[in-house]
Amino acid sequence: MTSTEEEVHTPERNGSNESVQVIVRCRPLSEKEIQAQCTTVVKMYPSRGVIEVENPKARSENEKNKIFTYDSVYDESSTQQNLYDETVRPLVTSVLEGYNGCVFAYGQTGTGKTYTMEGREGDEIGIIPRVFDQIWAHIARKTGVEFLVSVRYMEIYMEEIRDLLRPKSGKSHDLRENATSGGVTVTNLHSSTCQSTRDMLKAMKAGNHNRSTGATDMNEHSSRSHAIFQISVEMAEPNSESVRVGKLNLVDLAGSERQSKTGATGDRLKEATKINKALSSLGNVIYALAENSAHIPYRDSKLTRLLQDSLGGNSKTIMIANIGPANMNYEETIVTLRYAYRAKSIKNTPVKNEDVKEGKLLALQQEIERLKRMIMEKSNGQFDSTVRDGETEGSEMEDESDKEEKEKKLELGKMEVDELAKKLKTLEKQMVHGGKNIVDSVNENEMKLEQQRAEIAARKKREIEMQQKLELEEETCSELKQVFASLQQQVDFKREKLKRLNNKLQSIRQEIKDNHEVYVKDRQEIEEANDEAAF
Ligand SMILES: Nc1ncnc2c1ncn2[C@@H]1O[C@H](COP(=O)(O)OP(=O)(O)OP(=O)(O)O)[C@@H](O)[C@H]1O
Repeated sequence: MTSTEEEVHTPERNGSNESVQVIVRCRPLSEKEIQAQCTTVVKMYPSRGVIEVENPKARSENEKNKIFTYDSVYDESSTQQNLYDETVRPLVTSVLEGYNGCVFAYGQTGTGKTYTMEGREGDEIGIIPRVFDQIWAHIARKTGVEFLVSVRYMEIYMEEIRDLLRPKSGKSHDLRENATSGGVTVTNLHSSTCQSTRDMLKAMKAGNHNRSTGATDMNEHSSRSHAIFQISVEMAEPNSESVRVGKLNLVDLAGSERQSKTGATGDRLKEATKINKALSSLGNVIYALAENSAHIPYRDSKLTRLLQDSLGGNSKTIMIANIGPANMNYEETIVTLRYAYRAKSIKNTPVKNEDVKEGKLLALQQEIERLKRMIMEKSNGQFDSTVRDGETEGSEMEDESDKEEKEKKLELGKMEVDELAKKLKTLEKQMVHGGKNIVDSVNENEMKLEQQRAEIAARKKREIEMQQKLELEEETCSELKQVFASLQQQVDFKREKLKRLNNKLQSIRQEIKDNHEVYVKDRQEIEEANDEAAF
């Protein structure tokens, strides 16, 4: 089924504020890095959500270690299953209640964004295929609810939007703002209706096949575009007057890269320039939101316009910052961690999309009812006329041409009914009845297992939060807990505290200096790349 534009209208915006959830994942050292005898500079403390990065070129104690805290962190031994259960599963549960959701992977090229979002075969499948499983497991259990599930897949390549499900459609894809919902939609994107995990996987694989990738010095299969996989789940009881709509954006961004490291020239360089430009717009949006600026520069790139609702809007959002552990990538790792740290303070206002009156599912339900009524009426009409025909059969008055006329009519009526029944079947196939009609049904044990995983994940999250709170309180309470035996002791304590604060101040000053240097270097690189690309 193709639709040109689809919009979700939010009846009112009175949701509560919710921070963007930020998690960091570090991949293992790559073969190349091992061969180059790189060392690991990243230390992770998953139970506290803390990352410590050691500066390999530190000139002083102040410059040595940088410490960052996030909602959760995943080290090289983390599994795809744990990451999904602990972070994405609860978000998809919300989407299935009618919220908008977004998961986006951000980071330097070759740090594992595609691995995290798509993954490999078997146990290593990534977030996107796991979302499919969760959605269909949910539908399989929801008796008495009708669903319409559809997907779209697009990429932003060189600032152009491409439809990954219909790459040769020849249609142009523009961005349109929706005044009611505040969201941004893309015109002429193909929407594929799905009835199972298999259908969704098929769409994902077909889209991946069409995605722009290429080899760079940093990654053999580098994504050269920002890819957005959109899932829409409409749900309603039969014959209802409104639907609930959950929408999920799964985003695999192209990696930020330094020309000096990727060895990009020609087309690769042009791509890199556009990629870096869009990512720098994303950074500016994150910065402006974190600073509570009056103006948020969403309009600077297609990427930021498309992510407008996910950052500072009506969505529950998870940012996954991917990093590598090697000393040679220290600077890029710090840049990613700083972006991610800023994103933590972005506040969204998610509102449930319920009582939506314009869903595709509603139109479908109404059309199905209309066809059923028409079939019934036509069948009854035929039946009546056959009975009447039977009554008059044999009558002397009946002439042969009348009989033929009636048979013709009957035949035509039957054809009409068949045609309508065929249409009905096609429409009914698009809709899925919860609790039945499903090929991939989930058994009782799997359900329990899933519930246990969700409980463990929630417990772990609570533990990290408590640990972080405890550390903060310990710091502030240590002074209060001190009992001073003498004035000298008090002076010593205050001197010690002053020293600590002074160290902190120095380290913040250093951080500001580093930030400025990185900014100047980034600008310089972008300008150089721009000049070269233009040349
Ligand atoms: N957590 C991980 N465990 C094992 N291997 C990983 C992990 N993360 C990434 N890799 C491997 O590292 C390589 C680069 O990963 P990937 O292609 O996902 O990076 P990327 O961030 O998407 O890069 P780009 O921005 O260039 O597209 C791949 O071979 C991938 O399989």
